[in-house]
Amino acid sequence: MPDQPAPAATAAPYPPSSPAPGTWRRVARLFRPHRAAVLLVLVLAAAFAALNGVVPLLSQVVFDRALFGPGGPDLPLLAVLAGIAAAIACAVGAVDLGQTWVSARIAQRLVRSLREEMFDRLQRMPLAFFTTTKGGEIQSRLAGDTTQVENAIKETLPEVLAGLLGLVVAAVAMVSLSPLLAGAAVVLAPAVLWVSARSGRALKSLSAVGQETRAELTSIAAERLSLGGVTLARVHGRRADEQARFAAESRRLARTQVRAAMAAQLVLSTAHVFFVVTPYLAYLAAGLADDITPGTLVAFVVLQSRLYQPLGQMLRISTDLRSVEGAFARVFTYLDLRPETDPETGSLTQPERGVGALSVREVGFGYEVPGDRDRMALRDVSLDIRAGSTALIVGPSGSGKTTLGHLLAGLRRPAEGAVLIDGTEVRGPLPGRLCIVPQEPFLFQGSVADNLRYADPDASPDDLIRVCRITRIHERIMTVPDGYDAHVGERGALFSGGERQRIALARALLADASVLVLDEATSALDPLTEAEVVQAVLAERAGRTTVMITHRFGVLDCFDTVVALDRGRVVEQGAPRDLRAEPHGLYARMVRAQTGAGAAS
Ligand SMILES: Nc1ncnc2c1ncn2[C@@H]1O[C@H](COP(=O)(O)OP(=O)(O)OP(=O)(O)O)[C@@H](O)[C@H]1O
Repeated sequence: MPDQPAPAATAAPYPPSSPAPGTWRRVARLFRPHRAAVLLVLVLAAAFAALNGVVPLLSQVVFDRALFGPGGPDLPLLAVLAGIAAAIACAVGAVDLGQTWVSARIAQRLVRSLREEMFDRLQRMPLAFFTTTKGGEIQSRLAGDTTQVENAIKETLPEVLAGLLGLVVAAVAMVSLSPLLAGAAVVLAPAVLWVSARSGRALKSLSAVGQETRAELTSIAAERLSLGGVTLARVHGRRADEQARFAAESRRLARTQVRAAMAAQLVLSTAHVFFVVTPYLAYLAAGLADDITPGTLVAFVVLQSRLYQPLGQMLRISTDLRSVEGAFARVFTYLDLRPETDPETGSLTQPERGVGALSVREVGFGYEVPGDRDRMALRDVSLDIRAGSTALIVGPSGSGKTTLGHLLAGLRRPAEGAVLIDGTEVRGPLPGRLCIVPQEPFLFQGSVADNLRYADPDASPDDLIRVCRITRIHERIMTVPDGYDAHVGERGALFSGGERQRIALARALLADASVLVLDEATSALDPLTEAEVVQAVLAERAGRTTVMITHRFGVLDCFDTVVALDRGRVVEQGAPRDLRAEPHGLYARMVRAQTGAGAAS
């Protein structure tokens, strides 16, 4: 069966460590619908910076006039100044709260729509995408990258604005206090900027490696800590290998995180040295000049210490932004995926059902396997299945039966030729008209009834019982404590393989499609039950088209037509009895091999 999660599935190309150019332009476009809110954050950030910048200037008045003024300490003035400082502090708090609220709302709205768009895009991707993409990677992007983007908008956006404005306000205040002291204060700035730029570059690639490793870890955990994965490891005694594989990735992540932490800390440590040394440069400049008052010097040093926060913030942000850019780029690669399902043909509202006549016209199909593009799974396949008839598709393993089933059900599109239903080309899944039941049915977390009603949300309890009786699963469901309300477990693990198949078959019957394709959908049943179930299903569907892909021929006489495939080509087609009469034909040989030499003759 194709499309089952392959253990060795290769990852979809992870965005390279350097995000595509233009990422930030695209990010800016995302903010367009939120222009007004961003403007409000900007206004609040400006208010925040201005208010914060005023407080240090008060210290000049405190020292030069209120404490050491010509007439000695001026207590009323000191009290007024204390009141002003307290009022400013309260205003700063209020502005900060408002800013957090507005930016959190922008972040939530923007990320919500990104997440939903990604989910929608992924739902419409070709099946091939899911065979080659690790499940963990999808989860990592949907959850991890969007969370990073959300935090960036919620925290980094206001920080950038506040930091930039804070720097501007402090710089203006410092220059207005004393251009000489301001000049002395920035002597060491180029060194800090240089270290910051280098660390930022390192952080950018470390962030990409970190995300990639995290996705790999999630993928290993999701696949290997599943029922199937754990059983496989136990059966083959590979628990230690699985542990080693996980530990290797875990170590890689830990190493990357330590290196990222070091790169970020290097910037902060350099900034720390800058902030310790710079006041002394200011004292030196004050010593050289003779017109600097003590109040001016104190106000300047306070302002400078106030710079620590916005400057530190900006340095941290500049490093954060590198990894945020990577997260945005990864989200964008998913948004740029080209979905296959045509929304029109995949629509849930199919106007007419039709009678279910299938026609396959010179169809060719090849899976896009890197390095093996020319190998065709189906070649020049043409066949007709009358409306309301039953057809059996047989053939050796790998002959293309499932591929043909997928084409008939509209899950894949032929590279050449066309598949028609009632004379109209099948260009995608047609719910209500085409339905397929795979060999390994998918039961999702929920009750038996939830799983059944996925095909028909309006089905009554009696409808559920009716279809489950047809597929001979009703009695078994009734033995479970909660009956139809019982939970099926992870991927239906509380039921056996054959039981899962019968529940899936019952679900397909509820869909009441014009064409039903059973892709080895009863392969896990014993031959007697299989014959009973298939006959009951055909009786229920009398008058509607049913195609069954099978390796087993226990029930073949009830089918109108047999199509035999070999290496992607139709090698025989006709009524079962006629094909059996061809002793050298593929079909007759397969029947003989299965039922014993006498049976075919
Ligand atoms: N997702 C896929 N990607 C690449 N090749 C695939 C994929 N699925 C199937 N194939 C290849 O296409 C060919 C036809 O496969 P298909 O599953 O249709 O055969 P089948 O007759 O149903 O086999 P089986 O009876 O073993 O289920 C095989 O050679 C198979 O290896």
